[in-house]
Amino acid sequence: MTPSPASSPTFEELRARSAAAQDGPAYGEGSVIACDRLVRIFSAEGVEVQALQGLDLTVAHGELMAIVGASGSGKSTLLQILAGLDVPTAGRSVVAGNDLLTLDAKARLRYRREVVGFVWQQTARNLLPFLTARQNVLLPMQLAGFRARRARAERADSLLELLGVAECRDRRPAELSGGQQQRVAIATALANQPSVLLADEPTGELDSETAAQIFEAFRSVNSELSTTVVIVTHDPMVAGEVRRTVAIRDGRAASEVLRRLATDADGQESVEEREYAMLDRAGRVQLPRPFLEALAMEHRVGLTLEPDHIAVRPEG
Ligand SMILES: Nc1ncnc2c1ncn2[C@@H]1O[C@H](COP(=O)(O)OP(=O)(O)OP(=O)(O)O)[C@@H](O)[C@H]1O
Repeated sequence: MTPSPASSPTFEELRARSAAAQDGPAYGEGSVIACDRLVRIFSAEGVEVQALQGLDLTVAHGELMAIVGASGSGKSTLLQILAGLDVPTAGRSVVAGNDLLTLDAKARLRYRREVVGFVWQQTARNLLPFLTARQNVLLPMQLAGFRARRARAERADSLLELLGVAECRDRRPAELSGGQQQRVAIATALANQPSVLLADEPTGELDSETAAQIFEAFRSVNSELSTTVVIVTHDPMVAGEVRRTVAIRDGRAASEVLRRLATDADGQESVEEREYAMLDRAGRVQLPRPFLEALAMEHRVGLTLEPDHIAVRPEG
């Protein structure tokens, strides 16, 4: 790395900045989800697959966000870990104060019942077919030992109401449309008031109109109940539905799009969108492929530290 001659900071200044940074809050402090250099390696028939390769991610309380990425990039692996169904090979993930690496079997069961709720793509995986919609929502509360019968019933009814499926309460899943099943599934996932709601391709089996209704349902859950919602999806429609989208590439968080509502001088509102590359805890940045190709960069690049930015140049 070459410090730029004219304006580079002195080593003293850099040392002071680094010391100041270390006095700041610890990584993930104040977040409901903090993944720190997560690694997950699968071994199948003697071949190792690195599904997660040092993934960093923080999610704030009350966020509604999406995780996108090509098939095989590691999205489902991440969600399985956050759901407490899989354990990382290395790294740390903490969800609502629970360190997922150190939970014993009993604590893991409680975590899955009370701290996280999940909605899967396959509607059959979300609901028990022989129970009505209302019985499905009641079941997690019964399993968690929530004894007050009337409070249980009231909660089930208010969740079905919030999700717009109150009229379906006495029907079994087979008597519901795909969209209604997913809304009952969301109500079921919320039964024990989880801190985080995780959804893996929740609109994967739905047409676009029904998918829009499901995204709307996640939005109302997020705003009415302040539940943090993380949605893994391939659905391009998600871009218009959430404020933050994190893209995973090769098992790492590669880039992130943030959207905010902006008002111009005439009072016209529009959504402003900005894409950021992610800088991970090890200092790695994944440069977008089109940028690399445009400047024919490969193998080796030159770095220059400037007072307010770092320049990356092709180096022969
Ligand atoms: N149980 C497993 N055993 C072996 N390899 C696995 C296992 N689970 C996932 N993988 C591999 O890990 C990588 C990441 O898979 P993952 O399912 O997390 O990707 P994804 O981004 O969710 O893909 P998709 O969008 O297709 O669901 C893939 O190469 C996959 O083949």
